[in-house]
Parts: sequence; structure tokens; C-alpha cells
Amino acid sequence: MKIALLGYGKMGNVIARIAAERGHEIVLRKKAEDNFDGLQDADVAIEFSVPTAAVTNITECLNNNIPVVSGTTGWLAHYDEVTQLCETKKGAFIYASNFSLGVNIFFELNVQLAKMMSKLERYNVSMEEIHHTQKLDAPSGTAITLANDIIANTNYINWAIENPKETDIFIDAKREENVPGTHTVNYVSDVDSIEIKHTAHSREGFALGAVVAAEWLTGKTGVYSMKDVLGI
Ligand SMILES: NC(=O)C1=CN([C@@H]2O[C@H](COP(=O)(O)OP(=O)(O)OC[C@H]3O[C@@H](n4cnc5c(N)ncnc54)[C@H](OP(=O)(O)O)[C@@H]3O)[C@@H](O)[C@H]2O)C=CC1
Ligand SMILES: O=C(O)C1=N[C@H](C(=O)O)C[C@H](O)C1
Repeated sequence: MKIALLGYGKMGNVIARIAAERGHEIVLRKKAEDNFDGLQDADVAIEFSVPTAAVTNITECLNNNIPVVSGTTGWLAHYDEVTQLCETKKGAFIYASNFSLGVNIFFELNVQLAKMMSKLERYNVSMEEIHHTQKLDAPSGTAITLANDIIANTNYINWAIENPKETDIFIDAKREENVPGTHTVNYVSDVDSIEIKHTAHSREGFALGAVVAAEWLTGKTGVYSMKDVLGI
């Protein structure tokens, strides 16, 4: 498969290595100042850039009929317009806030736990996410997915990273050197706590998931999620 990488930073580099190990060819490595030359030659694009560039990158792919896998976080206010363009162009698109298999299992655990906790008023939920200090967005996309899944299954109404109201899920977004990504969901009552936690040891899991998603998406049309890719 010929792959265009839109964004060639920490993630783009690991994706390039894993894609090569799986027999794929990289036809474009786009950074901030580069143009889209080479995109036309690609079978699929993998987009891990910055929040301000994601919509332009995805739009360029859809307008050129290139299937696109996006892992960039922090641009989701535009998700509906992007998926609408994908439908109009009969293109192919996957966004995931986290492409790792482990986190996608963790997402399912989070939903099951939230459903059980919704019946028990004595527990309050909060979350913590820890990432490296270069991260541009807070809270993380993964934390937002976890919070939205709790909100969909409980009486919580919103999330907040400061001054939470009683109906908000507090997300403590911490930045520390060299942390690839740690997420904890914590339920606390007067007498005990229940905690679920995912710790990424490196970026390999995110990158492998993105390449597997790109392999899966090629030849399809429509808007998909990692649940479709993983069949969970
Ligand atoms: N969904 C998931 O599983 C994961 C998502 N992420 C997300 O992926 C994104 C990238 O993360 P990471 O690799 O760590 O970030 P980096 O800062 O290491 O890399 C970002 C890259 O994007 C490039 N870039 C900037 N502007 C553009 C543009 N207009 N077009 C194309 N590329 C551009 C930068 O180029 P330059 O160096 O020239 O500025 C750089 O190469 C983040 O949003 C992060 O949250 C991260 C890990 C997993
Ligand atoms: O910026 C990162 O590094 C990561 N971003 C994603 C997010 O915002 O959830 C996924 C992962 O946690 C690493």
C-alpha cells in the first residue's frame, strides 16, 4: 500500500517505521511548511498533525478521493462538517482519539463501569490524564472520549478541567516529561474507591492501530470508528 503521512513528528516517525515493517511504502511525509505533492499517488493517508491543520489535511484527502485515517486531537468542533464532506464525496474516513487496541478495550470497560455506577448514587467520578509537555491540547482526546461515554450512561452532564460543577466530570490534565499517555477513571464513595487505568508504555500501540486502520479502510467508503476496525 502507498501511504501519505500528513504530519511527520513523534507519531509520524513511528507510523513510518511500522508501515515499512508491514511492507508499505511512504509516498509523502508532510510537515508544516510542505505542500501536498505526492498525495495523489497514495492509496491512503494517515494524518497525525496539529489541531489547527487537521481539518485542512482531511479535506484535501477527501477532495482528492484519498481514504484518510486521522488521529489528530483537538479539532472535533469540526467533526460534523468533515463527516458531511466524506458522505458528499463518497469518501472514506476514520477518526479515533486513540488507535491503540488496549485503549479501545479500556473504552469498553469504561462504558460497562459507567452503566453499573449509574445505579449507585454514592460514587463520584473524576478522571486524570498525564501526557508529555509538548502536547498542544488539554484535556486529551482520549479523556474527552472517556468523559463523553460516562456522560452518555450516567446523570453527569458535562466535563471540566477546572472549577467543576456537581454535574461535571472533573478531568485533571497533567503534563510531565516523556509520558506517552496515561488515563485513569476514578469512582470514589465515603467508604471505598474503584479505579480503572490505562498506561501507554510507548507510541507503538497508537501507531500500529493507525496502520491497521489504514489497511482496513482502503477500498471502503463511509465514516468509520475503531470499533468497526476491531470488530468490538
Ligand atoms: N489518536 C491517537 O491514537 C493519537 C493521537 N495523537 C495526536 O496526534 C497529533 C500529533 O501528535 P505528535 O506526533 O505527538 O505531535 P508532533 O508535534 O510530534 O508532530 C506534529 C507534526 O505535524 C506537523 N504539522 C504541523 N502543521 C502541519 C500541516 N499543516 N500539515 C501537515 N503536518 C503539519 C508538524 O510539522 P513541523 O515539525 O514542521 O511543525 C509535525 O511534524 C496530536 O494531535 C496528538 O494528540 C498522538 C498519539 C496518539
Ligand atoms: O498527544 C499525545 O501524545 C496523545 N494524544 C492522544 C490524545 O489526546 O488522547 C492519544 C494519546 O493519549 C497520546
